[in-house]
Amino acid sequence: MYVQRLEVRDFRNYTHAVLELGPRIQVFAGRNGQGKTNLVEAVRYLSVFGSHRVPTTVPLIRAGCDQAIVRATVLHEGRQLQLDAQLNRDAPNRVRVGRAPRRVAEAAGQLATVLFAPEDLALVRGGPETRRRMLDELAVAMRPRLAETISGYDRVLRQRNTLLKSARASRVGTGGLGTLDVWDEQLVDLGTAILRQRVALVGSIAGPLARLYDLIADTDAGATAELRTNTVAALAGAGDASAVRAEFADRLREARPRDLERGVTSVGPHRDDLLLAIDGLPAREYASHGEGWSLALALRLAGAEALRAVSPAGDPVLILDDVFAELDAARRGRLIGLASGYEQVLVTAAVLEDVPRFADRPTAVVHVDRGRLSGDGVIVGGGAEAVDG
Ligand SMILES: Nc1ncnc2c1ncn2[C@@H]1O[C@H](COP(=O)(O)OP(=O)(O)OP(=O)(O)O)[C@@H](O)[C@H]1O
Repeated sequence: MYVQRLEVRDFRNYTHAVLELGPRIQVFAGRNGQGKTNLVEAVRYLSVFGSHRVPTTVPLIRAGCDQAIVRATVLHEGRQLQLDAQLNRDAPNRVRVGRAPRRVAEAAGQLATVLFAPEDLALVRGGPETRRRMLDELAVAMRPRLAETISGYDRVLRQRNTLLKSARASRVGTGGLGTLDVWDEQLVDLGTAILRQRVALVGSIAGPLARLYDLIADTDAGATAELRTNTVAALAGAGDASAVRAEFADRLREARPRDLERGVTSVGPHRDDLLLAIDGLPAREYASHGEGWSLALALRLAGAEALRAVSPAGDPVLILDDVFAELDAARRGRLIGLASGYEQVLVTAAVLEDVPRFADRPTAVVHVDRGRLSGDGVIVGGGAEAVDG
């Protein structure tokens, strides 16, 4: 699939811009702080209805405006799909697919994207929640219905923790905690589904991760990814849902006195981590900057491979934000070679020459200068003077 047309209005530093894009390598080039990432952020927004840079959508609305619009026409196997988002400063955001209003959970994933950005170094260096979020986003992209399971688990977990805290405060005895049994049952059901999905997902990305890391870093160091959980003792038996459920329930029951004492749930997939290692050494503590960068990139690309293997939406749009400046010439060449296998690749770069031309695929260039666009496929180039026109 690929984005055929992108339109933004009052989005970040754009007043109004319209671009025709194609099944090709599409480079957005310009000096720092001009609006390159803002454009790929708009594309990504229509995929997950969130930003990879900020937790809320207000910063996406152009300063001084009350509303931003992001629209795209996506082409998938010859069929056009219209995606339309209205971001409101003081009202709920709205999403339409075609002409029909949709809930975010229904619209997410219609446009499949995989984005790699500088922030992704946190996948290697950051805390376990960053890696859990990566796994969850990928799982939802592969199976959109999982979004409900994950949000259901988070809700039950919050409610269980609230109950544990209030029980601790009022010193309610374990016997007076009948509702805790209800939450535990739901937590076990939803958590079992999440854990099993993660086991399968990590199984499917581990091989590509090792291969892609070696390729990008030009090494045979061997990068590994392994799921660590306290929900069950051994992941080998995760194929058997009822066994996982039973063991998770046992562990939760055993942990109850401790959970009551501390006011938090200590067992479950919300404590999972994805252990990344290079040559057997935990990457979080041992990897150099360059190694960490290559590993994070390999992890995203492994996710893209897993997604393209199962996704009914076909090839995800690959977005590489500010990647090439970090790599030496040989790594740049290998990355563009890998990326060029995707139907559409969106690349941002401060220095155009950092992005090697790949002979087998057409490359289009849009120049970005203070929220104004020029170059291949630009229909409306934006800029402050265009806003009232
Ligand atoms: N809501 C907003 N309203 C107006 N301007 C904004 C808004 N959000 C961001 N900007 C402006 O957008 C610019 C940054 O754009 P962007 O992050 O796309 O930069 P970039 O071209 O990718 O730069 P770099 O190469 O440094 O990553 C900044 O000048 C910032 O002030």
